[in-house]
Order: sequence, then C-alpha cells, then structure tokens
Amino acid sequence: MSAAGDTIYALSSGALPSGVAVVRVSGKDAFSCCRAITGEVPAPRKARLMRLVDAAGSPIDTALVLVFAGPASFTGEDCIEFQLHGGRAVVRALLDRLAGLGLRHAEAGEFTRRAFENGKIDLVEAEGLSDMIGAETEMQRRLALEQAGGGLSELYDGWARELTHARAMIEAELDFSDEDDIPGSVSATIWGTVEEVGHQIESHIAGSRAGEIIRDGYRVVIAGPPNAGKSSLLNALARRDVAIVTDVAGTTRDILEVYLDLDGYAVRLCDTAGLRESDDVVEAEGMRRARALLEEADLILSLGDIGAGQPAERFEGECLRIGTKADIGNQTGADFDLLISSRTGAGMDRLVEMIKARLEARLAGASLSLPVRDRQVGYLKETLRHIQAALDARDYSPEIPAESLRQAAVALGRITGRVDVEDLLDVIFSSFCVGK
Ligand SMILES: Nc1nc2c(ncn2[C@@H]2O[C@H](COP(=O)(O)OP(=O)(O)OP(=O)(O)O)[C@@H](O)[C@H]2O)c(=O)[nH]1
Ligand SMILES: [K+]
Ligand SMILES: [Mg+2]
Repeated sequence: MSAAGDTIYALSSGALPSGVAVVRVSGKDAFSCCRAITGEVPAPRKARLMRLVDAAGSPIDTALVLVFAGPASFTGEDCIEFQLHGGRAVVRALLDRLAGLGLRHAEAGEFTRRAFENGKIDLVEAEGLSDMIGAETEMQRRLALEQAGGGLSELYDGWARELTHARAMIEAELDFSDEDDIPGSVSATIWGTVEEVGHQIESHIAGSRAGEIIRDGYRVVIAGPPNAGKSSLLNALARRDVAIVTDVAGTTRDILEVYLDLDGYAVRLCDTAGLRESDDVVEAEGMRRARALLEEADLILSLGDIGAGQPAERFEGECLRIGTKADIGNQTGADFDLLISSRTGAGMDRLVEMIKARLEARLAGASLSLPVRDRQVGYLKETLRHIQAALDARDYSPEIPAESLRQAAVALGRITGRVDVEDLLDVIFSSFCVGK
C-alpha cells in the first residue's frame, strides 16, 4: 500500500453507466480539492447541490456534495462525496480533475483500511463489511451485518477483558504473596471464570462450520449410478441447462457446481460422475473426484433410477435417498425417502423442502455470532491452547499461568486487530473492491 498521507479518490458506486455515481475523496487535501472544484466547502453532513468545474472553469456536472469532517467520517479523515450523474464521460471528467489536483487513485480496500488504521473499525468489522458487499442471500447479509456491526468483536473483546482481568488478579497475588491481605479464595473464582471463557470459546469454534455454511454455502452433492438422472436433477433445481444430459451412461465426468438461493440460504449444489466399474481413464478420474467431494458434502442426494430397479445407495453422513424418473418407473419395492421426476417436476417442491429442513437442522441453535474465516478460527484455537496451558499450570508458580493468560488475550486481540497484525493487513484489504 502507498503512503497513508496521500489524499485518495475512487468511484465507490457500481458499474457505469448508472443513474447516480458516487465518487469518494479522503485525506488532508479533501477540503481544498472540494474548494477548487465547487468554489467552497459546504457545511458538513448537509447535502448541497453544487456545480463542479474543471481546471479551466468549464462545468463538469451539477452534483450533490456531502462533506464529512474528520474524525467524524467513515475513514476518520476529511472526506467528500460527490453524487453526480453516472455517465462514463461525466465520471471520467471528475476523476481526471481529481488526478489533476494531485490526488491519488485509491487502491482496493484503501478507504476501509484507513478506517481501520484510524481506529474507526476493527479487523472483524472490516471483514464483515467485505462480506456485506459480497452478500447475495438474506442469511449472508444478516451474518455479515452481525460482524460489520461489531457483534462479534464485542464477544472477542469481552473474553479478552475477562482473561486480562484474571491475569491481573493472579499477578496481584504474585506481588502480594508475602502479605496476607489477598484471600486465597480469590484465585478459585478467577480460575472458574477462565474455565468458563474456555468453554464459551470452545462452543463458539464448534459453530464455525455453521458460519461457513451460511457464508460459503451448504454443500449438497448429487451422487448415484450412471444415468440415474443426476444431471437432469441439477438442471431442474438450477432451472437452467447447466449440465449435459444424454442417455449415454457416463456423460458427466467433471464436477459441476451451481449456487442456489434457497429461501435466503446459499446452497452449493454439485453434480458428479456416475459411480460404476470402468476401465475408461477419464471416467475413472471423474469418479475419484466424485468420491472425494462426497467426503466434504453436508448433504448427499443419493439417486437411484426406480424404472431400472436401482436402489439408492446409503452413504455415510447426511443422505437423502431419492428414486428418480417417477413418471415412467414402477414406484413400488425399493425404499426411498422420496420419489421425483425431473421431467414432470413431480416431487421437486418436496425435495427442496427436505433439503431446507436438513440445512436448518444443521444450523439449529446457531446464533449469528459465528466465526466465518479460517483466520478467526485459527486464533480462537490458539487462544484455547493458551487457556488450557494456564489451567494446567494453575497449581504451579503463578508466573507461568499468568504468562499463558497474557498470550491468550494477545491471540484474541489479533482477531480484531487490536494487537500487531501488520503482516496481515495487505492480505485482508486487497480482497476488497476499489472504492470501499
Ligand atoms: N422419463 C424420465 N427420464 C429422465 C428423467 N431424468 C432423467 N431422465 C433421462 O435419463 C437419462 C440420463 O439422465 P442424466 O441426467 O444424464 O443422468 P446422469 O445420472 O447425470 O448420468 P451420467 O452423467 O451419465 O452419470 C437421460 O436420457 C434423461 O433424459 C426423468 O425424470 N424422467
Ligand atoms: K447420462
Ligand atoms: Mg450426468
């Protein structure tokens, strides 16, 4: 990232042309640049319609101008927002003007990074903002809002405070160990609190798969013998022709994936190669991939063609056994959870309901305060290791458990970025879009 002292600008709204475009400016020269373009700096936080002019004084556009005086702004610096007409040439003219005034175009995530560096938001909230912008389903939006709004950070800060308090008490006992005025029962209470924080972090970590399911999608894998109708089912659920369907057994070789929005939940639905004995190297590789994917599935839709008398295999883990081609098959005999026809649509609504029921059961009881990133989970596990080390050493010299508790709080602090995380910042903020 380039110098933080620069004044930066970027188009913060979406693709052009658009009805309105928002161009954002942040940094110490924001106000002087506003004066150069509009003639004056309007009162902060009051939208004002103003004429924007180029270097020669010719009009660029008439725009709503919004001023935020630092530190009461998103980035914590002086900021200007120009809401102008979203024509390509209009926006180009303003961006050229800003460059001409010596401002620098912002890098991806640079506004948010400044907000972080100026203490306006922490890292978890910044990651939540990134997820808000990426959210496509209702549940993704709610999860991201919980993070961006500070709900998750509050949880981590609360734990860090309790651990730091416990350490302070233990160190106090250490300092006054020659004296008699610190009662011994204090330490029993403290260790009870440390244990409790450990339990809470443990169950929080256990919710990480739920967080991933909401954020990245519930993985549903369609499996079964060749020609069972797997690709036909994928197409029917996706409502478009994603996969090739033919009556040739062994049509699908690669894994095909579609994203579905199932009543607000993101679902990643995968079609796989039919499972059978085969000497064909390509087909064999397809089946290898299919089996590997089945290991990672949250739910397997195991298909069997009822017309061909195929049973649906009982896979390990969450599995729905589905009889296909109900429009032509003899529907008796085999035991299935459900019969469907991709051709007529019979049973499809019921199937969607069943998938959703499994998904909701999987998430049952999960709050929206969930860790969603490996980074967060990694530090939580580290925190837990230090807590455990402190608990294991509680009966020994107080210096050792106190040091473990200090490390536990440091690990928690790295999640929110309150403790040195310099090396991480480029990685986190570069995943943002420009203008955010
Ligand atoms: N009548 C009827 N035919 C179906 C139905 N679903 C699939 N078929 C037919 O069954 C054949 C195989 O369908 P696919 O969807 O390609 O089956 P698959 O399981 O993906 O097959 P592979 O990729 O080769 O493993 C095609 O000729 C489809 O038209 C159905 O609900 N009713
Ligand atoms: K086929
Ligand atoms: Mg197929």
